[in-house]
Amino acid sequence: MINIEHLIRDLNLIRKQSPLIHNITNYVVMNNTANALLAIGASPVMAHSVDEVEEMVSIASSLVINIGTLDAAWVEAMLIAGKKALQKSTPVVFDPVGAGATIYRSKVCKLIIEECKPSIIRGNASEIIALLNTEAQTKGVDSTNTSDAALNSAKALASLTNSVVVISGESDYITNGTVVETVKNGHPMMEKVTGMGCTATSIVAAFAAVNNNQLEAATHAMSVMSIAGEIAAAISKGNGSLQVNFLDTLFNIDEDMIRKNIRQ
Ligand SMILES: Nc1ncnc2c1ncn2[C@@H]1O[C@H](COP(=O)(O)OP(=O)(O)OP(=O)(O)O)[C@@H](O)[C@H]1O
Ligand SMILES: Cc1ncsc1CCO
Ligand SMILES: [Mg+2]
Repeated sequence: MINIEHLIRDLNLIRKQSPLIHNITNYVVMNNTANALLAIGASPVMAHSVDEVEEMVSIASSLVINIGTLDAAWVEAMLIAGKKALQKSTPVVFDPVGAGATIYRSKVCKLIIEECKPSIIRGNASEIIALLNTEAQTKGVDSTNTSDAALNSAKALASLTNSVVVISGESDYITNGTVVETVKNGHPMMEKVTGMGCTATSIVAAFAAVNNNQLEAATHAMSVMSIAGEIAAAISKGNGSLQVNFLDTLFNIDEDMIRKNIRQ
């Protein structure tokens, strides 16, 4: 059950504290993600050089590791930053973009989960299934499974890795292996904006920065994402205007909009 009072409290904390969110993310989504973090009230920084990630993550309130456009140097930086964050008990939110599409991605996912012990893993259904079942093949970065089909994998992955696992999709599921929270808001057009999932991951990191309860934080973030996406989609003619309307909605979202639109 989503606790609306706690959700509003966390949203207000993000706007008050403007936590620094260190993103090691992909070229496709950097700009969108940074703008979404600004819209919600957080402070984004994108940094992936091995020469600075340790220093950067040391001053950040949470770290996003997103493997969307990987190469060897990035992996090295992800591991340095992730291990430093772990050492400092800074939340690490992992986005396994395209897990299962190539052997390289699957290997890197395993390495990051083992070495950096993310507190939250957020992926689409196919990615979450592939993280648990290394035989499962995915098509690329888009899901070919429903979130319902991935729920058992998410629970098992959460228990195995001692993390909170988020599956995004028509319904979002957020689980620590035992409790499952469900977010029912959202709109199918959100799938047609590249990096909406990556944005969700960064918004999760913003909430994780102000709420130590990672299950609650991830649930609040996915609720705000889905409510904003749904409101924005209602006034958008396609994925171009949805991107812009989504940012504007996130910028303006408040208690009234949340209470009026949330579907429990
Ligand atoms: N069919 C749908 N109905 C409602 N909301 C949806 C639907 N599909 C996705 N969403 C919402 O869109 C956002 C992105 O989720 P999605 O599962 O598309 O991520 P993704 O596949 O990782 O995206 P990307 O790789 O492009 O970043 C989430 O907030 C999710 O709730
Ligand atoms: C399309 C795409 N390719 C690599 S990352 C990315 C952004 C959405 O995941
Ligand atoms: Mg994704």
